[in-house]
Amino acid sequence: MTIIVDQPPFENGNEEQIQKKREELELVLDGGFSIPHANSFGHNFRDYDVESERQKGVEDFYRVNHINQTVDFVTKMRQEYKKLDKAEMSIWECCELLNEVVDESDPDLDEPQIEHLLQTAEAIRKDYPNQDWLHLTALIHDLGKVLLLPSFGELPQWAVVGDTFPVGCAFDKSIVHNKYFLESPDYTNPTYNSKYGIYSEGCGLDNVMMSWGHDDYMYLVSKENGTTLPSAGLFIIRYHSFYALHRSGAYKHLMNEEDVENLKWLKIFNKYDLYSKSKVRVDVEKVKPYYESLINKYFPEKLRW
Ligand SMILES: O[C@H]1[C@H](O)[C@@H](O)[C@H](O)[C@@H](O)[C@H]1O
Ligand SMILES: [Fe+2]
Ligand SMILES: [Fe+2]
Repeated sequence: MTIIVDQPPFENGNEEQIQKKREELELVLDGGFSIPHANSFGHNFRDYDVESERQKGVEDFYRVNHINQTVDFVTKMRQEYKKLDKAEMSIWECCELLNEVVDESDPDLDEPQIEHLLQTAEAIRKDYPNQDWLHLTALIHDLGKVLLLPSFGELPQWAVVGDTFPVGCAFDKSIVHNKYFLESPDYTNPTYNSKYGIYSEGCGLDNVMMSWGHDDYMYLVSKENGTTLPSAGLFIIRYHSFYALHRSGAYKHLMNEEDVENLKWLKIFNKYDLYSKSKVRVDVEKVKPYYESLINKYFPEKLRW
């Protein structure tokens, strides 16, 4: 099997990077999932510096995202969406709605989102056959992207997709296209721009406000509708776009013990979220009965959105 390394290769990395790379490879190989050579555009995955038309769009996306995702904005969004008064529907109905949605922040994928959900879920199911909660988590992790649709408020892309990060404390350098934070009003606000900002050491990610988007929304919907998914599943849903944490190891000072445990599962999940993106279609009708059975196990029939 050929493995493409999208981070510094072994020889050039320092001890820490080498160790990290080893762990990553072990995780992938353990499960038997083979990493594709390149994304659908023939580039390395998550290469935000490659020269291409798509990348220009992605960079522009992050400029607007970083300027507008402020403490004020997140507070307003949380208030609005906790009403859960936008729709009533089942999980599967929501999967079907995602047929319409294309994510402009994603340098690796321009397929409809339902393909991505099923590709991720099927890949993780193959390698972790006994963790049914993980299969369902994969299926639903991006459902929050319905926020882009008219009946869910038709939020702009910058308020729905892309990597997420904490607001209310200093923005970490590892966040993609971080130079655009210089234009954020929170960047110069002394209450928000120190290492801890409005938080304290080990306060737990649960108490941290993340930039608003599909992750936090789907977490809210799952929780408020009484899902029985384990806490690792909810953690994956809520922080799967938080690459500064799960890829770069930033913001660890805000985590508590439960976060540390859950992060292990998030790191496993991330390989499948990222590397299962391909042009190979999943036969929806064939796998639907299996996922319907998981939905019945972990969710009520209709949810408030
Ligand atoms: O679903 C999204 C997405 O496709 C993005 O491009 C990425 O930045 C996020 O981290 C992810 O959760
Ligand atoms: Fe996502
Ligand atoms: Fe995803």
